[in-house]
Amino acid sequence: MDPAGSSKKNSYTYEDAQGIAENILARVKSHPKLAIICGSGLGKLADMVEDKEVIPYGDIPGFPVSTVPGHEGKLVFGTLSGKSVVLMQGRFHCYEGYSAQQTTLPVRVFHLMGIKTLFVTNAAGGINRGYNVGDIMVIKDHINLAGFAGVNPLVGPNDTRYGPRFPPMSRAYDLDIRKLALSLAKEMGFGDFIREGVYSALIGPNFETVSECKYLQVVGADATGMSTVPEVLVAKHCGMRVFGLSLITNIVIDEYDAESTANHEEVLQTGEMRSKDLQKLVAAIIQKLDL
Ligand SMILES: O=P(O)(O)O[C@H]1O[C@H](CO)[C@@H](O)[C@H]1O
Ligand code: HPA
Repeated sequence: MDPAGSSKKNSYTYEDAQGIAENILARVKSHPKLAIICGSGLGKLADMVEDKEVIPYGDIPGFPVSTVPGHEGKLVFGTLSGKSVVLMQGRFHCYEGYSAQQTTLPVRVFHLMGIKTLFVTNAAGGINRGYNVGDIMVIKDHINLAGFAGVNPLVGPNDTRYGPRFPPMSRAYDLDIRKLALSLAKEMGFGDFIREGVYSALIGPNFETVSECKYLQVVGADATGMSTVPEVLVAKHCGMRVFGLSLITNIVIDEYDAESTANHEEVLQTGEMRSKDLQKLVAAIIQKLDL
């Protein structure tokens, strides 16, 4: 099945994204400056939102639709910790058949809606041998392994209304928000399971082989997933402030003879198990943020 209901789309004009942004803004009262993308099983972040206004992706002309369990496929507008926000309850992944440009279209739409700060969250496998299931990792940097294979949403003609042809990607994850998150997590008693580390992204949909996990350990990744990086590239390209959290939902298998295997059910269960802590942490960070 073709998820988007049309052939894979590899580019959108500025005006395409502007049209979608205007369509969305015309339907809601709030005009937030902060957007949050919810990872697999992390849609419950929207439970904290008050005065909700909800738009299913299917009701937004030109917007992709969610096809993965644990990704509901809705935009949720409202108030969180007294601030106006919009949450994506469900993101898009290249393994669903979407191009990198399709998976990141919402980020450009957010930019054109006036969003200045983007929070990305994801479920990820623990690569770092010191990590445990249920750890929350503040993302300090990423390794774009899909980019090494040519998958990058910024490939193609560059529209300078968004940003430069060659955007820098050092300091992609805002240092002040990272420090704030780590100190709040410790204050909240999360010291035993808060981490800071490097997220790596492959395309999926298969989980990694044992040798791939060993490779990721060697190249300096602490966690791995199948998302987030394209969104961050596009957000940084258009000048957004970015903050990211990975929930370590499983520990990757790095022994050739291990009997256990990774699976999406475990990913969703861990999301459920930690959802309240994640909600509290996100709410506390937003409360302290200048938006
Ligand atoms: O990155 P998110 O969307 O949180 O989801 C992660 O969980 C799924 C695998 O269980 C993959 O989609 C992986 O990327
Ligand atoms: N690998 C890749 N993506 C993931 C994993 C994993 O182990 N867990 C959750 N998303």
